[in-house]
Amino acid sequence: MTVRAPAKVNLHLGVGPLRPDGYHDVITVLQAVSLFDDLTATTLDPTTADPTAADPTAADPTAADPTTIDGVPSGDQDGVVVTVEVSGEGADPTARGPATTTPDVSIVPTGRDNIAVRAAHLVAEAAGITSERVHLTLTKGIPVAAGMAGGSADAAAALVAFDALWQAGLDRVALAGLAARLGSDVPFPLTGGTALGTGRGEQLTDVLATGEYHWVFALADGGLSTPAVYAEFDKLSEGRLRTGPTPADDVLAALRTGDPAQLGAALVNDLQPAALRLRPALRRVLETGRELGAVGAIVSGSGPTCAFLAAGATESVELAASLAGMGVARAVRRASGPAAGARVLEGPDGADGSGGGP
Ligand SMILES: C[C@](O)(CO)[C@H](O)COP(=O)(O)OP(=O)(O)OC[C@H]1O[C@@H](n2ccc(N)nc2=O)[C@H](O)[C@@H]1O
Ligand SMILES: Nc1ncnc2c1ncn2[C@@H]1O[C@H](COP(=O)(O)OP(=O)(O)OP(=O)(O)O)[C@@H](O)[C@H]1O
Repeated sequence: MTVRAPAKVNLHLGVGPLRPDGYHDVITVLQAVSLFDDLTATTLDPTTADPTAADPTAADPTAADPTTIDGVPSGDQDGVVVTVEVSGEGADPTARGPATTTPDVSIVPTGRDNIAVRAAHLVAEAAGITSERVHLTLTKGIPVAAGMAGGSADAAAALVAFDALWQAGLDRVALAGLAARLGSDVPFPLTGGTALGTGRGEQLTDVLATGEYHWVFALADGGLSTPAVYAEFDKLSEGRLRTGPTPADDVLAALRTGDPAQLGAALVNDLQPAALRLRPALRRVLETGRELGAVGAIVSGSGPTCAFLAAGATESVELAASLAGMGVARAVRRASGPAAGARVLEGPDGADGSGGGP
C-alpha cells in the first residue's frame, strides 16, 4: 500500500498572541504544492524479524509516560509494531558517515517518535487492532523541518494507508479529527488544494481559488524548529499590543482572480521576521529571488525554505535555473499548486489506486 501526500506553502500566515495552551491562534491560507512524500506500508509476518528495522522499542527521551507521546498512544500498550526506513530528504546521515552527537531537527527519526508511526497507532486504536507488524518506507521529497509540513504529509499519508490496510472505515471527519491530534498542519495534506485554516491552523474550510501557480523553492542547509520560531515570534512581539491574527482578505481576493502578480503582492507571513532573526542569511535569498523576477517572495511557514512565486511556467524554469546558479540555496525545486491531497498510488494487492483516496 503506497500513499502519496503533498507539501504546503502558507500564502497567508497571520499569527495572534500566545494562548494559555502554548499555541497561537492563526488565520492561514494553505496551498498544497507538487513536492511529495511517498509512504509504503507493508504488513510483515509477525514471527519474522526485520533486519533493516530500527529498534521499535527505543524510548522517546521526551516522553514522561511511555504509553503515550503528546497524548497519542505510543504502541507500548499493545502488540502493534511499526518499523521505519527513510530515503531522500532527511534520511539519517550517520548511515553514510561518522555519527554526530548534535541533535539535528532536519533528520527524520525512525523510532516511535516518527509522526507516521504515531499516526499508525492512532488508527490501530480507532480500529481495535491489537497485534500487527508493519514496515513503513518513507521516500521523502519534502525537505525536513523546512516549513513545508513534510512530517505532517507523512502523518496524513499514514492515516490514509492504515485506514485502508486495517479496514478501519474512518470517514473524512474522523480522519481529520485524528490528524488534528497529531499536529496543527496534519489535516491539510489529507485534503490538499487551497484552504483557509483557523484555530491553531487545524480547522479548515475550502476557498475559491482559480488558476495554477508556479513556485520555486530555495531549500536551506539545516532545518528550523517550529516551536523555536513561534518562541522567537513571541520575543519580537513583547511590549506590542497584539490582538487577533491578521485576516487573509487580500490573498483570498487574489486567489479569486487567478493572477499570480496579485497573489505575489498579497503574500503575508507573520513568522517571517522571527525566521529571519534566527537565519539572517535568508534575507539575501529572498532579495535574490525578487531581483531575478519573482512576483512574490516569502519564507515558507516557519522556514527556512524560501518560496518564490513566478509569473508563469516558463518564468519558473528561468527563475529556478538562475537561483541555482547564484549558489544561495542548498538546492532549488520547482513545483506547482494547488496539488491534490493524500491519495493511494498502489493498493495492498498492487492495484493502481489512482481512482481512490479519501
Ligand atoms: C508554522 C505552521 O507550519 C504554519 O502552517 C504551523 O503553524 C505549524 O504546525 P505544526 O508543525 O503542525 O505544529 P504543531 O505540531 O501543532 O505544534 C508544534 C509547536 O508549534 C507551536 N505552534 C504551532 C501551531 C500554532 N498554531 N501555534 C503554535 O504556537 C507550539 O509551540 C507547538 O507546541
Ligand atoms: N515523518 C517525518 N518526517 C519529517 N520529520 C519528522 C517525521 N517524523 C517526525 N519528524 C520530526 O518532526 C520535525 C519537523 O519536521 P517537518 O519536516 O514536519 O517540519 P516542518 O515542515 O517545518 O513542519 P511544519 O511546516 O508543519 O511546521 C523534524 O525535526 C523531525 O525530527
